[in-house]
Amino acid sequence: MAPAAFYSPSSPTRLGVSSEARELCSSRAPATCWRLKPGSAGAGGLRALAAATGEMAQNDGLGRRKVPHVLTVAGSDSGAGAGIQADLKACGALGAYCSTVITAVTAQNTVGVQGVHPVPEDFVAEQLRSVLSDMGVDVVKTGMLPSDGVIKVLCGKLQEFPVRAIVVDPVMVSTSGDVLAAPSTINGLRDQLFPMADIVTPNLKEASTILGGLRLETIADMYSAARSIHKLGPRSVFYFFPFCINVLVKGGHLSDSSDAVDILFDGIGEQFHELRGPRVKTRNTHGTGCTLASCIAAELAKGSSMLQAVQAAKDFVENALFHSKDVLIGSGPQGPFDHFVKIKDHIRSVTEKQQFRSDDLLLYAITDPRMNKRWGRSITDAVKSAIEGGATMIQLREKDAETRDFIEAATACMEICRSYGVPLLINDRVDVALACDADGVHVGQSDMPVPVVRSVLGPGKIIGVSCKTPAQAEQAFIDGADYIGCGGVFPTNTKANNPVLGLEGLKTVCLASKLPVVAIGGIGAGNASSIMQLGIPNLKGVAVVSALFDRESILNEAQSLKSQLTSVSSYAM
Ligand SMILES: Nc1ncnc2c1ncn2[C@@H]1O[C@H](COP(=O)(O)OP(=O)(O)O)[C@@H](O)[C@H]1O
Ligand SMILES: Cc1ncc(COP(=O)(O)O)c(N)n1
Ligand SMILES: [Mg+2]
Repeated sequence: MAPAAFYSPSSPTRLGVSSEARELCSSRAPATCWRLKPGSAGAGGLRALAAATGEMAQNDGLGRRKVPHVLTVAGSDSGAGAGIQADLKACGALGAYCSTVITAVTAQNTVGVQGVHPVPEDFVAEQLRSVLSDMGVDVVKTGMLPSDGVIKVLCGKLQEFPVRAIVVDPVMVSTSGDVLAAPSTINGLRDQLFPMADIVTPNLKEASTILGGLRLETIADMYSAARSIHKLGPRSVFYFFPFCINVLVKGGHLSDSSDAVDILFDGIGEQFHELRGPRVKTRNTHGTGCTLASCIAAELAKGSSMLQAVQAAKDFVENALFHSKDVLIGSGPQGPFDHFVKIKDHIRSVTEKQQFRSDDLLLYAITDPRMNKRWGRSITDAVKSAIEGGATMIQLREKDAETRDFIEAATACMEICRSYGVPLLINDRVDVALACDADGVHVGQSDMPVPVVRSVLGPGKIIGVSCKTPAQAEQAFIDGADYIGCGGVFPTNTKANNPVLGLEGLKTVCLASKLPVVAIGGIGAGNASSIMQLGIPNLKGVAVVSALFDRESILNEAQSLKSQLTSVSSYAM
């Protein structure tokens, strides 16, 4: 479950920020001023759309798409749980492009860090120049910055090549207790990088170090640490506006807490947000901090507000930890986790799409409420008899039913169909199909368009569409339908004012159709054979209403129709 974000009741009164100060912030270099403005002015429909689709729609007018781009400036982790490798995976999973400037190469695994090999500062500068001068970076995320010199180089390059936002994860010591940055870097971070940052994301130990060794043991301590770090904030560069930086104090290491609690202090609104989610019981937490910061950066690059970005990042980490809690990689105390669970879920849902079997169209029974009423039958009895007699597919066509009654009946029929392994489709009513988890929907030409039905139902459901012409059949194929229903082939009382196609009309549509076809309209024991005798390969069966449901014994009628159809279709083959 997604952790809820809520405003803390203990939130201190807002200090208030003068409009002059806000103005100053918003007129700051467009490069770095990306502030926490939930639902902010300027966010607009495009951002809402971007957030919904997970991508910032940026087009250069020539149809070329600008992709959200995060540059991570961090260390390589040979075990690939943290550092550059985590950043690449996190950005990839969230749909952002990630370029990499490597500040150090570490030899590390699930036991700890065995070695650190810093990259020479001038070569860090060269990597930064290469990427920033050319590649259209939106957001820079920093991780392991092993020396003061690297911080200086980075700040210089960020001034030379401004970006839209800067996310600073002040990595100092790995969770295994190994030092990743010289102690002197704390001054460089505080005095040079923090003033340029939009958000800094220290864990408990890092927050404590930044604050000169202050003990941080409770959530209340995290609140005051967030505010104190914010106050440390911009000193050298933007000293005139000390309210810009957002501080996220992460509580992953607050071991007494049954929840994983992070405290976000919004520097511009002077407001606290307590982000809380269940603590996942797992050893696989190596790289959570790097991942969180990269996710924030990716979301900012996609156009989210800071609060949205932080919340999305926390949700991502929680979900990834939960789904990889039992993964076993390495023998040490802290394993990596799987960043791609969501993507894998999606791939699975697509590849596990229940294969629609066109042979199920052979004897396709469509219910009719008036007929059931006339014969005093419940819809479930009617469906059960049809299946027992040999129906291979059921469609519930309850044009005038009240929604609640329809859902109830459909749910009961679904249970029956499932137990016999016969697919059940709902006529028209996508909402009812969703409510009863039907196998699909059959729509007419003036009902919900097939692509919309598909986007609502997902890839695993069957969609049928009524077609009378080759053009409609072609469109059904393009739209991603699974089969078409073609008719009325013969005159019928079931559907008023329905033009009759005849066998010739049916044949024309079948020959043009790239989809399997079920014939419909006035078909029964007397003429079903004539349809199958056409011998058209994609004409897979007949849909019947009165021939089954307006008869005394549904079961007997179904049996006799089925035997006619099977004898002709095996003869036709
Ligand atoms: N066991 C866990 N279950 C759920 N979330 C966690 C867990 N451990 C850490 N987190 C979350 O992961 C993110 C990184 O936090 P933390 O582990 O404190 O940082 P770091 O990796 O820098 O030490 C935070 O959002 C934190 O709440
Ligand atoms: C190269 C590199 N960068 C960052 C971390 C911090 O990750 P964690 O806090 O999860 O150990 C790490 N261990 N290695
Ligand atoms: Mg960390």
